[in-house]
Amino acid sequence: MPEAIPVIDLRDSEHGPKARAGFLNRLRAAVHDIGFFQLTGHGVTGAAELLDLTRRLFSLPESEHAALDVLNSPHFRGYSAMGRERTRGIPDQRRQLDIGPERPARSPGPGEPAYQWLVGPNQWPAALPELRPAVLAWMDRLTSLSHRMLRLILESLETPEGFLDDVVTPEPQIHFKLLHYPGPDATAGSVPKGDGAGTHKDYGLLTLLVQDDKGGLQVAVEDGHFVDVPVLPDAFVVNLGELLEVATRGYLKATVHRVVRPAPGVDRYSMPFFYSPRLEASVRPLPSRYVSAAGGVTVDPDNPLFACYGDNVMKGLTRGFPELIARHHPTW
Ligand SMILES: O=C(O)CCC(=O)C(=O)O
Ligand SMILES: [Fe+2]
Repeated sequence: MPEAIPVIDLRDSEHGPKARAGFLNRLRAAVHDIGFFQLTGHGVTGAAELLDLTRRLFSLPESEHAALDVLNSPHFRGYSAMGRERTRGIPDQRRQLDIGPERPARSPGPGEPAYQWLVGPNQWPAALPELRPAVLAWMDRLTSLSHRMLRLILESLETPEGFLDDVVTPEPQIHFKLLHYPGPDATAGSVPKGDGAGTHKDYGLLTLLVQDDKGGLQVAVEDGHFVDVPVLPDAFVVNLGELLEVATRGYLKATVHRVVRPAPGVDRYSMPFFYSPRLEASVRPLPSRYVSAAGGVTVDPDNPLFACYGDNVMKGLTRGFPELIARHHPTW
């Protein structure tokens, strides 16, 4: 039986043609069969330090978090208290800071698509000034690694490796989250129902996740059957977003996943980085024999898949942040 979540070492892509061919075969199998793998040998350092800053961020007094409230940002940037973001209508049992590339605030003009609101400034904690430079440097490093992984995935499908370069040029859409999943309070009378993060697919191209040593991320390998993503120190958990499912007519899978809550008294921290096309870019089917033979994307009436990234992400935002939309975007 193959391991549930394959482990792939990026160094194998550089050790001569034979190792590279084996690497590409393993990569293709991972992204086709399960849509999740763990990436080792990537050479990116700094994850432990950033996780440490994440713990310190969530340990700040509540007043510091309230000053960064996402409800004050029409750009969906900032701090969400427990239950603020929803997945399929159910409040996620986690706290988070949503971050993106630092851009000036701007309101889309008449006729401009509403998804342009996603461009804008971040909200940073005054009491933790080290966070901003560390996060911005991390997002740069992970953008480069994501470019590299995307090209390798295309090569594994025998598609020209630069085929999707135009949708991530001059720059991809980046979204980064710092997450805290507190275990339920065992002394509280009733524990809110719901997962740490409800069952969902990611919207873009690739997600690179650092998780701490607590576990809890689970992937649907067959209908209704979830397996744990084991904790593998120094690895990125990599998974595919819906746009790669669209671009490969379903040959590659944006796999459903969720995060179960930690045990009472346990705190879990994680940091997903989402790499996506420009908001207004649409993906086209890849020229690949694997794609030509594929049957099509997963059809789920509750979750239509759009080829334009901005449209695809909007469906998630409108369901995920109803209070923010009521406050800043009542006409959506
Ligand atoms: O925290 C995790 O392990 C995964 C989070 C996730 O799936 C998401 O935010 O899309
Ligand atoms: Fe996710």
